Amino acid sequence: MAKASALSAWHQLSAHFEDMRHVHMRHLFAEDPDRFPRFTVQAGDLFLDYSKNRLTESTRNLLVSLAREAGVREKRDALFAGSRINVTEDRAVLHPALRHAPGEAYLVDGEDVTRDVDGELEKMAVFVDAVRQGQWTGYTGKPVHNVVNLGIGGSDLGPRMVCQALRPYGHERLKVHFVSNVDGTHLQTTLEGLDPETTLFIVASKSFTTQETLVNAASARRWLVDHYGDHAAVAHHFVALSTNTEAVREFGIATQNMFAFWDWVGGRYSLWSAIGLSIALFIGMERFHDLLHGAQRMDRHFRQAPLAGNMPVIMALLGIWYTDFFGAGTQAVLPYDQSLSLLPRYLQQLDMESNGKRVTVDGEVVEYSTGPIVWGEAGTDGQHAFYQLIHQGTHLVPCDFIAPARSHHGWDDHHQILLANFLAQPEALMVGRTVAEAQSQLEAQGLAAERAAELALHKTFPGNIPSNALIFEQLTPVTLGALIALYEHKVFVQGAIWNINSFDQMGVELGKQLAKTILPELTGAAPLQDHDASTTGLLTRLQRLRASKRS
Ligand SMILES: O=P(O)(O)OC[C@H]1O[C@H](O)[C@H](O)[C@@H](O)[C@@H]1O
Repeated sequence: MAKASALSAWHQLSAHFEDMRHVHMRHLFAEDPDRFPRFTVQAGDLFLDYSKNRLTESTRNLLVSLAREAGVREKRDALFAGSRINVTEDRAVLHPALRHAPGEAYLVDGEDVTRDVDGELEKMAVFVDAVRQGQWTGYTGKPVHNVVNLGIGGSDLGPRMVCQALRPYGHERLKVHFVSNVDGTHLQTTLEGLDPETTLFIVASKSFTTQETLVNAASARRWLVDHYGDHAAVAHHFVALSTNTEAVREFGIATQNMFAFWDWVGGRYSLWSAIGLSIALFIGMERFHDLLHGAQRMDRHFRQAPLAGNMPVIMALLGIWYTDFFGAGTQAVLPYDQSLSLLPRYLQQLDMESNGKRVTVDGEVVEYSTGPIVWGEAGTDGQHAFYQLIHQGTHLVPCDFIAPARSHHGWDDHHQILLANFLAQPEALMVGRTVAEAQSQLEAQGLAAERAAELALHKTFPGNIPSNALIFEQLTPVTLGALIALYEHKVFVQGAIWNINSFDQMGVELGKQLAKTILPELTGAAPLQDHDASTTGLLTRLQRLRASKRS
């Protein structure tokens, strides 16, 4: 498969970009009364309006040609067929199997994996029901009140984001906590106020070798054993989620307290697997199945809808349009729903760990930009922090605005204000305000013409800033499942077009290796190695500072 920039649609898009770069969306809207229906798409409960993008029918056609030429459909089918598309690790990528429809088969090496998936879901269901009903108890027979998930990256961000998003569905007795950072502050502040006798720890780690998680798990185990004075308590307060049975056993967690998943589930795609245990404990197994069901519906849409009417494909193509042709380096995610405030962080891992790559699957260095920097914040907080830059700064920031029509809380007046802002911001970003408009508004406010002219440029908004708007009725488990799967597939399509492997993460390794070398040097257990002068200087200075504090 060729590099994206070698495809003929890419060249056509480059030429088309010259026609489009100065076209203002104001004019596109003025010219075409059907722009809204023309550039909207429904997938299950989700509705996407992408009309406020710098595109015409011709742009869409060319982008769809790019997807076709890059083999997006074939690559998608290869994913769903269980091919080893994670070529650098020689693995299948089959998270859709985790949310398969009844009777549907997903094959890895000719074996249908859905039987194992269902078996593990059943095991989870028994455990979840027992904990929720208070039958699964701690060492002294007390029901669980607090669940602490110890995991990082894909073993943390998904469950954490979903538990926050679905809080209205949460169990009244159970509180769920997430400790990810190896910084002891995270563990310390989480354990404060928890009763060891009513606390259940979930050690979540696909590899079960991740330093942060194992250190947090060992400290949590010490906290528990110190309380009871009996190591036997561990079996009553610890469960593990992993693919590494041996390491789980070594840690001291019995196999019956381990929930398994498989190497064809990528960490950042794993919330649908046993890694979602904290979600299932919090919202119950039935609702967990609803979450899976929402994702399954998005999978079906992704597999069946034509490219031009395919929500994840469209979002992916628009992203490529801005990243590679307009030179936008970032993508903002702006949920107008406080319960989705962790979505940008979750998507940072999903997108940046998947598509932050510079080498194609064929081993060539790309000469185009790949995955964008993903960032964002829940509305309206972001408006009072960084929207200034999006409106008037020098960077082009494509934005995804996301909002439910109804909230779960009873403060509907708040939600109406929130929605008014959700509508106003994309409108302002798109329409902008010309110098002439700014000047006449200032004059209308009573400013002298001269002063109005001085200020007009400061009050001008270029507009023409692209945004997607995603809306749905209410944030339910089904809707959230679909929303997450939408972004998973978007990221997949972009990786497919850039011809990179979205499913490894080799860029996280070097720093980890160096940290392992540095730790014994820092503690004095090993002599200083040959580092650069800056690292050595900092290390010795930190050692001195630590020693001076102790004395
Ligand atoms: O689940 P684990 O094996 O502990 O891995 C946790 C995380 O580790 C690394 O940071 C990887 O880059 C992530 O993709 C992974 O999710």
